[in-house]
Amino acid sequence: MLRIEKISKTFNPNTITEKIALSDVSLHLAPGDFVTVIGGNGAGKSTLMNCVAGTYPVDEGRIEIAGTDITKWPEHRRAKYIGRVFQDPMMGTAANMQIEENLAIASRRGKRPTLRWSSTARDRDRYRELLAGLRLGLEDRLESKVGLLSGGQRQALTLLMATMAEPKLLLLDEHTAALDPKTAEKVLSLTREIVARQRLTTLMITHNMRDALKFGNRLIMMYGGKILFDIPEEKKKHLEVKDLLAMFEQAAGSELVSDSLLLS
Ligand SMILES: Nc1ncnc2c1ncn2[C@@H]1O[C@H](COP(=O)(O)OP(=O)(O)OP(=O)(O)O)[C@@H](O)[C@H]1O
Repeated sequence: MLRIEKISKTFNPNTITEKIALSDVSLHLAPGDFVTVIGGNGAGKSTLMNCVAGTYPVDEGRIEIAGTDITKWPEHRRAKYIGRVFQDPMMGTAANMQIEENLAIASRRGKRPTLRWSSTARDRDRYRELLAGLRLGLEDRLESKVGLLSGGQRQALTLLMATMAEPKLLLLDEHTAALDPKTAEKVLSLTREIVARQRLTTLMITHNMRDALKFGNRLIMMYGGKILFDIPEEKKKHLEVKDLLAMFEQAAGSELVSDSLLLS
């Protein structure tokens, strides 16, 4: 479903602030793969997602989604294939618009523009049903402004909006990191449900190693702009955080293990 072939990305090339963010990275995701991505600060995780989403062009390499070469496509064109949720609950939804209006916009993503903007009774029934699935009581608040929702409710809504047009690829960039632990757990289990129900191919960045092991069927670890490990389901199932740390320490040296964020 996603084929990343030998991509590289250097920021500010040939200057004193030059930074190689991705170096010759290849990654293939089969349909329905749910891959968790871990790595310390500056490892290249967000750059990988940004290159896939088209936020930044790659310097070299090729990116395919569902067999289509999208390497040269601008971000807005890729949006019909990709759903994305960011860390900041303020992103991804329009605060001044109602829940219903936000859902109407999301349901039209990737479709031809239409003159009809108002939702039909049938649309509203569908929105209520989808919102009920979040189990946050939002199904009775279609007309509430999104800005009134809590961070967790807003992230759950963003997740719903990112997935309602059934994207070929779902990108989750630390989407629960700004939430309190209980809310984060709730949004993560919703994530698992939605991904499983729609069999979505998913990349999820997390700084939490327990979550990286608990969710998804594959785990990749990035370091210095490269993929250090790609752990398949069978192996991942039997790993604990201490095993991951030992593997990373062996491959990358103790510098990595002292990275406090990786240990969170
Ligand atoms: N727009 C940019 N301009 C310049 N340098 C950048 C830019 N984006 C990322 N970088 C640099 O590229 C490297 C990789 O950054 P990236 O954000 O991909 O890391 P990360 O693994 O997501 O880290 P974190 O966990 O801290 O978010 C870092 O050294 C970062 O400073």
